[in-house]
Amino acid sequence: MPLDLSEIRQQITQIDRSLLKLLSERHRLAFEVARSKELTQKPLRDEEREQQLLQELIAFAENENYQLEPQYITQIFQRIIEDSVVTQQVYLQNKLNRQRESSVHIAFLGKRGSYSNLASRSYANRYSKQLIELSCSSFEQIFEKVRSGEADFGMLPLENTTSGSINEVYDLLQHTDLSLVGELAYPIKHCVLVTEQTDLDRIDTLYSHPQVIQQCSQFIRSLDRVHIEYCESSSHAMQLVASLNKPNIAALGNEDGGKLYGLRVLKTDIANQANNITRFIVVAREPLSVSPQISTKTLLLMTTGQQAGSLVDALLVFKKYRINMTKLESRPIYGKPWEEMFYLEIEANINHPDTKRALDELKRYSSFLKVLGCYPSEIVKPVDVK
Ligand SMILES: C=C(O[C@@H]1C=C(C(=O)O)C=C[C@H]1O)C(=O)O
Repeated sequence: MPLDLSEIRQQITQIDRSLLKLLSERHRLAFEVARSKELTQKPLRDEEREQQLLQELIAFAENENYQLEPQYITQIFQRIIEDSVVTQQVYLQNKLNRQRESSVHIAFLGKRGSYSNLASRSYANRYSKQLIELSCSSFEQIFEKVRSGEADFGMLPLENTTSGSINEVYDLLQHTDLSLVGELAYPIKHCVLVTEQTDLDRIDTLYSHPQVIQQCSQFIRSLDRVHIEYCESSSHAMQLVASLNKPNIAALGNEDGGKLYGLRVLKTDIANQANNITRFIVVAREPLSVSPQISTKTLLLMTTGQQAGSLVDALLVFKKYRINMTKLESRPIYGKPWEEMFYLEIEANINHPDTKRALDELKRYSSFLKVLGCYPSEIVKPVDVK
């Protein structure tokens, strides 16, 4: 006789609680590790140790005949290590840039539940600050709120894995005196959100933003006779669906955003493409000091001479100093037809002597050079198991 389902579930709940307790103990140890590295000044990330750890865990599970796939072990521990790395980074950064306030004002695009709002929540949470939300209707307004001091930070989407760069934000960065102080990757996961007990067959009207509708076109086509209502944003759609409260209507949007409006999920993962991620940048009035122990990125703005090979000459400087470039983007310059402004993101700390030397040399090949900001690289690239 198999065990009764509720008994099995009780056992599972007990195991899950034990797992949580162990995860919390490991999380606490990350602070100890950070304090130790603070004294020894060791780099925070140790990819060799991470690789060894994953290899040993896979071998251990195999020896003990745990029946767990190596890929499963790798995925779970990559996520655990990511938490440990980010926890240590935040610890070191908080020590370096002491801020007494327990809350932060963040300006973002859209209303409650927009992806920019959810990213702002995640950023405040990461630094254990209470979030005071400043909802904005344009990117310009976000820049303005930070410049005037009304907001401590502005949250801006810079690129998306499906739709690419957000040009409007790049163009606004050309003229700002604000500094980039952070980055954040937020997964875009669209769901069908409803107010009451209903099922997919009863839904005849979908509310959302045109971009979301487009990103979920394959799923929508699979539904019979469904009417689309376009909204200003997916948060407007969620708010509307919540207030209309009918079994035949649904909003397409994010699960966490939906919760803020009391909506529940009827179906998840409805986007045409999985792995849809938006990278946000965080801007502030003052530049940030970044600990030399953590992985750091710097965003530069540059124009080169108009002669052949001038961009190549400039980029060779990074090769010479072994500085990795993570992004190169070009945008037209307003009022100067056919001239280009280059955005270069490099893996470097502006206070490192090599970076200073590289930037000095770069000046020789550029007609204009500006550091937009230096910030902790908070997107932790997982190591692979060899
Ligand atoms: C915890 C440490 O810091 C980082 C996180 C690791 C982990 O969570 O296992 C391993 C190596 C480091 O990249 C450590 O150095 O041991």
